[in-house]
Amino acid sequence: MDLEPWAAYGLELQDLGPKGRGLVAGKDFRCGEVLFREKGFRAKSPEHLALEVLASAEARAQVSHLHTGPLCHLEGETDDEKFSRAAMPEPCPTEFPRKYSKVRFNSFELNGCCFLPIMALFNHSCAPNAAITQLPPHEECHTAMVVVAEQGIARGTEIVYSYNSDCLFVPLRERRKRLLSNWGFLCKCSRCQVEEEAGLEDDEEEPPEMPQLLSWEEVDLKNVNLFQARHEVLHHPGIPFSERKQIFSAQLAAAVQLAPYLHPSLGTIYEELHDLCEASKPHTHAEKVAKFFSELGETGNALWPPTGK
Ligand SMILES: C[S@@+](CC[C@H](N)C(=O)[O-])C[C@H]1O[C@@H](n2cnc3c(N)ncnc32)[C@H](O)[C@@H]1O
Repeated sequence: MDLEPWAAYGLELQDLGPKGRGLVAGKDFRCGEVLFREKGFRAKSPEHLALEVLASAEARAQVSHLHTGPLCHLEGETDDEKFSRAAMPEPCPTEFPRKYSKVRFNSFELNGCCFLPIMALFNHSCAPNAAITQLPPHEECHTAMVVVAEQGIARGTEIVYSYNSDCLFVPLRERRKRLLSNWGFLCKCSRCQVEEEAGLEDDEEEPPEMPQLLSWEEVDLKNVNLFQARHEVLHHPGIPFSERKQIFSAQLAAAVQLAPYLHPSLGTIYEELHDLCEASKPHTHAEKVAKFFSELGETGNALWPPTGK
């Protein structure tokens, strides 16, 4: 087994202090560049996913070097505890909860629960410079990571994506609350740290109600309201314009499957993006994202006045 499979893509694994390890660009990447592709595991629930991953000897070996999430949820009579005791396929019973926890805290939602060993090494950011795109065939857990930062990613910069794009659109305290309860960590990303230092957490109002993204099957015009709600959050004057663009580009990549049901003003561009995605060209898709942003930066947009520019 290749011990450092990320190196082939120009990525370096580094110790990043409070966030643990993370993947850093070993060279410059352009906006729209596909960082790498990976095929992993997908299941309908974290429990099924853990069982599937742990059933494969190769995957078990890949799991062993990953970060172990907080194990507290395995203490006491939680569902996780019951599940881990009932499943227990491992020869060493004490080892199973630990491996289960590793799968659980290194997996993410992308049309189901997904586990990809390299992807599991990227840290989260509320101002991501990359996003994950699903590649066809859609039944397989086959993904690519694409640079969404308009300025690209310079060598030495950490590559980060959002573990939950819904999080990007709520204020600091609420973001941290969600990440803490779903992922078990206090977010130390650059955006959270800047906002913390600026004291934004203290004078935060209640966050606006943020409807959940609907799944592909459930897509309907409710997403227009959802999209508008998100734009209102993005107009928050505390967020610099360049950062808002970056956050939005990650969201755009994540929301591409919902096209063309999003805001009518963006219908045309979303339709184009959707077509490009359908044609399985994530690179072209991301170039379109980049073009969209440079145009947006030049002209502004009724939905997105560049007030903080
Ligand atoms: C999927 S792993 C990412 C790789 C991990 N840093 C490692 O050393 O293996 C997720 C874990 O990384 C840490 N992490 C990721 N993003 C973070 C962030 N923005 N702030 C603080 N910790 C973070 C948390 O401990 C989280 O549970």
